[in-house]
Amino acid sequence: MGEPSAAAGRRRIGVMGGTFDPIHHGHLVAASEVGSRFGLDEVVFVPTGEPWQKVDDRRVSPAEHRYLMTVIATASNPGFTVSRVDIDRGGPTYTTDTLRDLAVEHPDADLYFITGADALTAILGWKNPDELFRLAYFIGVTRPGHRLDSSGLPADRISLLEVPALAISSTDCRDRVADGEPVWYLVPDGVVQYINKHRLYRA
Ligand SMILES: Nc1ncnc2c1ncn2[C@@H]1O[C@H](COP(=O)(O)OP(=O)(O)OP(=O)(O)O)[C@@H](O)[C@H]1O
Ligand SMILES: O=C(O)c1ccc[n+]([C@@H]2O[C@H](COP(=O)([O-])O)[C@@H](O)[C@H]2O)c1
Repeated sequence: MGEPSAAAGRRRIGVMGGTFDPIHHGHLVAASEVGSRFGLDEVVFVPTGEPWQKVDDRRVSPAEHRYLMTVIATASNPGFTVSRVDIDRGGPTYTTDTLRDLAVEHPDADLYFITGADALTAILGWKNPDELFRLAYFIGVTRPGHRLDSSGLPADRISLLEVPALAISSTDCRDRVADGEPVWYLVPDGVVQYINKHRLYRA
């Protein structure tokens, strides 16, 4: 796997895209670990507008709820920010568009796209995979139960990183809420309260 070389004078910005329905501590730990390991100046969380590979399977919560939960979850960390680019663009979310928009907003930065290793193996099925690897360096973080497999991917544009194993998924959080089980400590406290206030994920 290639390690990215530091370009003098350029900022390093991590990009953590996700549906975040809801955001949970697995996302936050992954962003924090990558930020520390790769010396990132900032990690931008980018909630999807329409996650086109998920909408057929289930009803995704409205983007504004997912955006606000992401803001609540990241608010206390000065190194974390949230971008609305994918929500405000409208239509299906493609990461090529995300990275192009962020490159325009941050012309002085190199972009590092952070993704679960499971998603990384599926990237060849995303829109314009060749362009993706020109626009950003990709970091795949391990998730419990998912094997690391980077075959077919450009070795000089990706790294794989083991992060502390957190067996949390948004699916599990939604199922727990629907079953009346607690999600305290799986998601940040403010997100628990937001879910309750807006009665999200009730059966
Ligand atoms: N526990 C975790 N540890 C590390 N990465 C994670 C974890 N959960 C999700 N990710 C990664 O975070 C990104 C955004 O994930 P997403 O918002 O789809 O959450 P999810 O938990 O995978 O959701 P769902 O269960 O609804 O599919 C993806 O790249 C995903 O692989
Ligand atoms: O660009 C694509 O075609 C594409 C297809 C599937 C997922 N993605 C991106 O991958 C990130 C994680 O997506 P998801 O669906 O696992 O929440 C998020 O930023 C998505 O926009 C991107």
